[in-house]
Amino acid sequence: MVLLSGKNCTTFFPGVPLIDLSNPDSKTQLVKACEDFGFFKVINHVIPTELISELESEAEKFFSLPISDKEKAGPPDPFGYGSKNIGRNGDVGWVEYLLLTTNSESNYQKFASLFGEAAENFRCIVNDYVSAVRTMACEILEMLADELKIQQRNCFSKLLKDEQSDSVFRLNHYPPCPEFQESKNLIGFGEHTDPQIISVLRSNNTSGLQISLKDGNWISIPPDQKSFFINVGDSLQVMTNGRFKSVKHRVVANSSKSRLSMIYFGGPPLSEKIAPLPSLIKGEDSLYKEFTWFEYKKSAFKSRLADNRLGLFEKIAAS
Ligand SMILES: C=C1C[C@]23C[C@@]1(O)CC[C@H]2[C@@]12CC[C@H](O)[C@@](C)(C(=O)O1)[C@H]2[C@@H]3C(=O)O
Ligand SMILES: O=C(O)CCC(=O)C(=O)O
Ligand SMILES: [Fe+2]
Repeated sequence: MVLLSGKNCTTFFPGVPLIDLSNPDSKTQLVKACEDFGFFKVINHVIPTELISELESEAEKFFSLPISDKEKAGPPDPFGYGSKNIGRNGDVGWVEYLLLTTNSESNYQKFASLFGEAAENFRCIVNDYVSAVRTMACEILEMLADELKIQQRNCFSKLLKDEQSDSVFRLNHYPPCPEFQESKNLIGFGEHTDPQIISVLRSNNTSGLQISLKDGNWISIPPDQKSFFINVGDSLQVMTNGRFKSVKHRVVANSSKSRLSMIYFGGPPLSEKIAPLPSLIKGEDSLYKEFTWFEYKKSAFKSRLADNRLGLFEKIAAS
């Protein structure tokens, strides 16, 4: 079992930026949250509560199936059921999960081959949930573009709306950890940044999510099942030339209750060129070399969770 290293903490952080999506004046706070934390909590969203509960109950049903049934849906290569092993390079965590593409046609085929017709309801709910959450992510990205005074307000959101968008949906289940001891922090999902543009996370009321602050301290995020948590991903950090921070986060299996999370990772089409937007460079140097999302993804999937994936794409400053 992997133990966490570094400075740990168990008290909840009260300073998570709170964005009220019903308030048009929240754009300034949104930009500040992306600069200061790369992370914020969204309230007053319009995602129907029933849709969230339906998905949660379908996910609970799936994860409570016998292991032999769940394994029929694996390995997660690239989509399907996985347990303990995360990615292909030796990372492990106290977690089981279902990874899916957000392309509804491929999802249809995946669900049909994995679960047969019995899972038709699950598939429909996943598709409805993903499309609702994508709409919210696009709204947030457009508010950010407005506040950054970018002429094309859809410069980020169009990448998620594109039919070829390479986005992912993930359901994570962290079972109660029998080896849990107050003095030890056992790892549920190791520290990492998300490679995509933006991630939209919702969990049940079980704690575990932590983010790393600029000073390297880890803070625990109080769970809130009615709200959404948003992460800036590596690609948005690059497009804003480092102005927005891709947040380092992890999940600690520190509870006697199980944690269930659902995350939409909004990514661009594979062929999309990712580079700092000219209007955001403003006479400064571009901090990153241009790359396609395909190139970044290929390199990211060869890395370990905690690796600094963007390092390879940083421009070396001239001395
Ligand atoms: C160890 C890994 C798992 C991951 C692919 C990677 O090689 C590095 C990035 C990891 C991550 C983190 C965010 C998402 O959960 C994820 C699906 C993604 O796109 O990048 C995972 C990858 C995974 O679990 O396969
Ligand atoms: O399960 C969670 O709460 C977060 C997991 C996560 O960061 C991820 O899947 O990339
Ligand atoms: Fe993540």
